[in-house]
Amino acid sequence: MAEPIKVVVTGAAGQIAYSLLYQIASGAVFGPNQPVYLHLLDIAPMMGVLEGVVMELADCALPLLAGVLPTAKPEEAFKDVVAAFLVGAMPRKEGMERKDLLAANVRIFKEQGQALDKVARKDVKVLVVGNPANTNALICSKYAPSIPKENFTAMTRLDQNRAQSQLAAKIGVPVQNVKNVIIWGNHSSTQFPDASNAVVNVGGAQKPVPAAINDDAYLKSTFVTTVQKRGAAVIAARKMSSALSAAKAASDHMRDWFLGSGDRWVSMGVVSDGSYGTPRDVVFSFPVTTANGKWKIVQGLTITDFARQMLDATGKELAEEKQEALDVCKD
Ligand SMILES: NC(=O)c1ccc[n+]([C@@H]2O[C@H](COP(=O)([O-])OP(=O)(O)OC[C@H]3O[C@@H](n4cnc5c(N)ncnc54)[C@H](O)[C@@H]3O)[C@@H](O)[C@H]2O)c1
Ligand SMILES: O=C(O)C[C@H](O)C(=O)O
Repeated sequence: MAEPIKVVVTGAAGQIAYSLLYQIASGAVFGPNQPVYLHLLDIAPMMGVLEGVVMELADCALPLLAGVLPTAKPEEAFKDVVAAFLVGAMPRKEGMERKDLLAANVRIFKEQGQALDKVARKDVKVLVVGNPANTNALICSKYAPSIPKENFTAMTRLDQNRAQSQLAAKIGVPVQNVKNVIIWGNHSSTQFPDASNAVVNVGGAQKPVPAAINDDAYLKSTFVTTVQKRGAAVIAARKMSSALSAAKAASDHMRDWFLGSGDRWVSMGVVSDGSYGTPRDVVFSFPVTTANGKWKIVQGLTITDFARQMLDATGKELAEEKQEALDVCKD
């Protein structure tokens, strides 16, 4: 058996963490032969609740769980971790956009960037889940200048999973038969879920998704808006934001980053290098492939006029969020 790796989850007493911790500790993220030592960070008033979570983790009797450190101190939580799930932040309520959380949440990511910079390994892989996830990831990276920018990512995997699931249901195939759907841009209602390069296995034959669906209007309208608004639909129904599916997506994102995405493209918010005419230095979701712990943007895709408009709109929103976040972080 390998030596345990240290992994931190922030917001560890919250609802996403409640599903995520089991997935990490049971081997679904780092593999069935990799023990994990979990660092659990939450704020001081939540330490009592967190104690209950620690009890439950013990009661799961998980062979891969080598130890647990509950703490309210970021510098203790981030010490020597190889992977950081930054979940802890306020969730939105019905009627809000995710960017309405910016002023409340972005300072958390400034402070955590500073703590990561001081005590984390320089090869730590950081996944920001707390909203607005893309801009929080950017700020976290900015305040951790000693850690490479490519180690900071934001979660759009939930959007990808939603899109894949919608397409599979429309075509009438199992969800794993659909691949290479892309989420471009912000994890917000301006994101562009793009099925134009997706492929589907129907009865053993590979087909382009647009040909299998044969309904361009659906792919440009209902499909796009359903995925863009799915988070709000879950909030309207549950009166709380998505948690089970968010935890699953966080596991998928980190697993693929560590263990590789194989022959599938996955969507990740990464610091933009300007690919596809997107603004540089915002955290923009691109299609990537991952291997040996590194991601690479899929290049050479055709951008139609429709796609150009969608990419520009979400890029513009990210540039605006970035400016707002930098202003908030000044004080
Ligand atoms: N990117 C995505 O796809 C996605 C999906 C779902 C939810 N989210 C976001 O994830 C975040 C968490 O959602 P949740 O439902 O688990 O919320 P929650 O309110 O149930 O839990 C959040 C936890 O974070 C803790 N917290 C607050 N400030 C903290 C800090 N400075 N350090 C450490 N912990 C802190 C809180 O005490 C709480 O326990 C929200 O911002 C939500 O909008 C993102
Ligand atoms: O929609 C939200 O506010 C929560 C999360 O970002 C989601 O996509 O479900």
